[in-house]
Amino acid sequence: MDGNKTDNALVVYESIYGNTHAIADAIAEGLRAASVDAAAVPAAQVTGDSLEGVSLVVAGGPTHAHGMSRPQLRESGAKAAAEAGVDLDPAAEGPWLREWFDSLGPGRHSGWAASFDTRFDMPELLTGHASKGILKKLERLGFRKLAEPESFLVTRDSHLLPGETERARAWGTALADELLHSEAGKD
Ligand SMILES: Cc1cc2nc3c(=O)[nH]c(=O)nc-3n(C[C@H](O)[C@H](O)[C@H](O)COP(=O)(O)O)c2cc1C
Repeated sequence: MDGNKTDNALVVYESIYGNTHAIADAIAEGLRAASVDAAAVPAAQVTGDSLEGVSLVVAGGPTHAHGMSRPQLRESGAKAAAEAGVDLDPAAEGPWLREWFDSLGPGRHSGWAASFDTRFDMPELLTGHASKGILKKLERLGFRKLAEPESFLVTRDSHLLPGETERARAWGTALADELLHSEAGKD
């Protein structure tokens, strides 16, 4: 189903190793496939003003210590990557989602929201998830929940499982469909 021509979406992400970045790109692709004008942008590049008039904000980050990343955990993640000779994602420079949310101030926005994370492929009880905390932050800014938080899974050595980018693309398209129905239901 095609999205409304006026619908637009921003997929905001943070990423150290690149997994969340790849998922964010795939979600934006899925949204565009359903005619929603969508881009994936690191949190560091998104100002509060650029969220004005956006129909849907999708925000996502890696799960760190069972929840949203914190500066100390990022630093240890970046250090481990450097020691392993792994290139950092360009978004790893920050500022990251937690600081980004704090910089926006509460209750200013009125569009729809969805959230996602990447996490280990293990029972959720053991891994935790960042996406639920991210959605709460979006709701505190005034956004309304469009869909349940979603997780995309990585191996223990932090590679996306086969098929996860395709699943992210399909999730993006499903969000576009949901957006169309929700916008129609508003009138
Ligand atoms: C410091 C640190 C803590 C982590 N803690 C968790 C965790 O509690 N649960 C989990 O499922 N994954 C955890 N992970 C794995 C990351 O969520 C996973 O590798 C993610 O895909 C990384 O995303 P990125 O490539 O966008 O940085 C942790 C990774 C790091 C570096």
